[in-house]
Amino acid sequence: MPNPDPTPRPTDPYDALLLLSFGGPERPEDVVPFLENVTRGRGIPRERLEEVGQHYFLFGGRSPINDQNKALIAAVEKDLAEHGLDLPVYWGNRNWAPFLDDTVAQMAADGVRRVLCLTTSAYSSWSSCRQYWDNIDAALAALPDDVVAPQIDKVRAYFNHPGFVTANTDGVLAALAELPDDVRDAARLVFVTHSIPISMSDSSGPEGGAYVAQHLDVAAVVAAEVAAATGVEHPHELVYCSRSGAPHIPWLEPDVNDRLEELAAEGAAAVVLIPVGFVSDHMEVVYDLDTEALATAERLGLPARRAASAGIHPAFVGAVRELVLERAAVERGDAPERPALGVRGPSHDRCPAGCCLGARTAPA
Ligand SMILES: CC1=C(CCC(=O)O)c2cc3nc(cc4[nH]c(cc5[nH]c(cc1n2)c(C)c5CCC(=O)O)c(CCC(=O)O)c4C)C(CCC(=O)O)=C3C
Ligand SMILES: [Fe+2]
Repeated sequence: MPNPDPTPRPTDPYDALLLLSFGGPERPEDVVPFLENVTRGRGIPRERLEEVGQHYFLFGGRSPINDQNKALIAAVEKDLAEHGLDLPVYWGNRNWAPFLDDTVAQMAADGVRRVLCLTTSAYSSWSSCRQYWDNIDAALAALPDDVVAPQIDKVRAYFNHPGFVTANTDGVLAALAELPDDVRDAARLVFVTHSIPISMSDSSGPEGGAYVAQHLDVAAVVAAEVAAATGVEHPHELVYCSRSGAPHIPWLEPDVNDRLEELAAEGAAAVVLIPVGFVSDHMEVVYDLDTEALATAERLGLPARRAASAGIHPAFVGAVRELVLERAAVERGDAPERPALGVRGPSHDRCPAGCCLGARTAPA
């Protein structure tokens, strides 16, 4: 929508925000086709797929992720409106309806020309960044020839944005408050993210190794904020969940369940599990952590609570707006502040060549 007023609006040059997510099944009949979409060409053993299908069936064949994305969009729309910003929000997924291809076609039909995309993934790696670029390129390439393709940019990796950090810190503080009084101060902070193959981890970001380094950076910041708020230094560490793939291919370790065993053996008093690698409490959180890891802790007699992920925490919703305004200013040629906590500084706006395994392939 061209702006007749020469004074740029704070969201210019963008005329839409696109939430790009993973997608999840809505009904039992969706589970198998969803898993086929996720794992097409990825070499995941059949036994693993059957096992993961059971996780979904245990929850009635319905992932919480779509409802969580709807709630995030509603919260972002409300927040944008409250700040006098007029930017339509679209939603598309990699693996389930609404599919990104359809959303991109809809945006083109609506006359949208410049899109800023926010993924529900805050970190760098092929799986969490570049694969979403591949999905965007495929959706653009699928547009009919007579349609003007929108230009799509992607928000920087936002793991260290103050709003994302605050949301996670608040989650830890609430979980600590739920622990029994006599073990609270001795609780260990166990940050959890999705395991990925070590080769994918090694090639993440422009220089490699970004996936783990980003998580360690944000974990240290959250732990410091928790210490500042409580006056207690809780030891913290990073572990992994949801390992997949063939057994002979190495993935990031330790697995959260294995680490809980060790912590119990070491005599740890309590743990808080912090799903910092995830943006909402979707299936990897409600199954892998709440169902499996909390059961492990219970069996070990280890008091444990799970912290909420960012979800629709107001600080995270505000961070989405700030990231949009920041990037819009960059694209207008301004030099806005690019807030980032920790030691790594703000991530790049455009993935350099070779980022997360080779340059982004240009749309056909
Ligand atoms: C880094 C990362 C994130 C975080 C960033 C982001 O959010 O994007 C993430 C999120 C998610 N992963 C999810 C689900 C699944 N991931 C799978 C498989 C895989 N994930 C991988 C990595 C990641 N995954 C990888 C390297 C594989 C192996 C296959 C491959 O090499 O590509 C499989 C197949 C079965 C299995 O093998 O487990 C499923 C079902 C859901 C949906 C949850 C819901 O439904 O609520 C979400 C949000
Ligand atoms: Fe995954």
